[in-house]
Amino acid sequence: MAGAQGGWVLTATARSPTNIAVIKYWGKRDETLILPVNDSISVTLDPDHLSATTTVAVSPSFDRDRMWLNGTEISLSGGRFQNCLREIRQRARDVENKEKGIHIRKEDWEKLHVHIASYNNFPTAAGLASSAAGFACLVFTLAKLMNVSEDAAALSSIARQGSGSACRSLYGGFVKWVKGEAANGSDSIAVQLVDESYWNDLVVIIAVVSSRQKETSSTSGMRDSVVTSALLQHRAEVIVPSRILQMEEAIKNRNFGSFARLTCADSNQVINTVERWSQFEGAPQVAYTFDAGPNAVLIAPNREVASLLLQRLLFFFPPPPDTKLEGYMVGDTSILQEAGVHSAEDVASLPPPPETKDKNNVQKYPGSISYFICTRPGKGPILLSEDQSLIHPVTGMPK
Ligand SMILES: Nc1ncnc2c1ncn2[C@@H]1O[C@H](COP(=O)(O)OP(=O)(O)OP(=O)(O)O)[C@@H](O)[C@H]1O
Ligand SMILES: C[C@@](O)(CCOP(=O)(O)OP(=O)(O)O)CC(=O)O
Repeated sequence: MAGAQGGWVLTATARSPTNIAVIKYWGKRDETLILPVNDSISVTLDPDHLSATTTVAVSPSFDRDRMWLNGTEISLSGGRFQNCLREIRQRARDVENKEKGIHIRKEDWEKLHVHIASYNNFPTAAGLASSAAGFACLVFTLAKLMNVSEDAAALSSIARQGSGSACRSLYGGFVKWVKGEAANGSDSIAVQLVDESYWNDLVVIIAVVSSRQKETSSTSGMRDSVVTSALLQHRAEVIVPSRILQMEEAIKNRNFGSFARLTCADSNQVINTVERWSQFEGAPQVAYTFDAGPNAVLIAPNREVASLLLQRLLFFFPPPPDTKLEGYMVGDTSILQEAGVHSAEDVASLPPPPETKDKNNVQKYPGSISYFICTRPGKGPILLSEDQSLIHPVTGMPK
């Protein structure tokens, strides 16, 4: 391997989105390869609001693989990280950087170590799919650094081995994870249904109930339900296949009524605010869904309806007394202006929504939501420039 006396550092940096499932992945048929019992469909969220950014650096001076997540060193010894690293290394090819005088041969990659630095621009392990963005980004960035030629579908099946839902974050827009049949998982991959521009009126509002780390991980929750639930098998074999077909139709036709009914039916909790409003109007107004955590994800068909939703959410779930509106809504905050809400005083003077039965006796829940994130469907992973690297180009350590 030629290089500047072995003292060089080469980096790649990329950003990958999270996704929220509208037909859920719940239950594995293989724990190690992470193979699901059913197909699932998700919408990728705008990486400006929810994403992981990862830099992978390689240098002959590194003596072992190391990783820092949100500034703290974490262990890479777990099977999930090891599987992703091994699969990408096996596909590494020659890399030449003439400017830096670096030439890495295909076979050198087995001996070279990497430093990985990553941060999430949203809470980690709080039910906002950080593992999805994180493993998609890790695999995508490693593949770029090591000049891997595999397409997004092949990379999705490697990201899947880090965290199941991560395979869907290799694409923007609406994405299907095909469960596959092969025992080795080769056909358990993600495919893009439509890109992010196809149904771009949608507005996604996430009510973050708690940004603390959640108590039950998706992995162990899923394991418990596969063991204990006959219903889960029925869901995988009978219910999900027809829902997947109907959901694909709904997305293709941008049929929000059908999309909302299917999304809510596939989630296991009820939001009174949404239910009352939809019943009052006689048609689904917004869709809601939950992952393993308590955070509600609400999908509105357009910005007008999103503004009406926000007025209701802020009416029932106002910020605690003496708190400012800034920080209570993050992401695309322009939606507040569209909802006519400019200050905490505006929130206090919101009228009860028309569907409220007893307008003089409404229960509000100040402080029960930490904050709201307003976002929209977004694009898949992108490569970032060297000046956005999280690793110092000379020391090879996190900046
Ligand atoms: N940026 C990242 N890069 C690599 N790995 C990450 C990253 N962020 C999170 N992870 C991994 O994902 C784990 C958290 O996954 P977990 O499934 O518990 O929570 P979550 O993905 O935030 O929530 P959920 O999957 O239920 O929506 C972390 O412990 C870490 O191993
Ligand atoms: C409820 C879900 O979000 C489950 C996500 O589970 P993970 O992908 O986090 O689980 P592992 O594969 O064990 O890492 C539904 C979904 O995203 O489809």
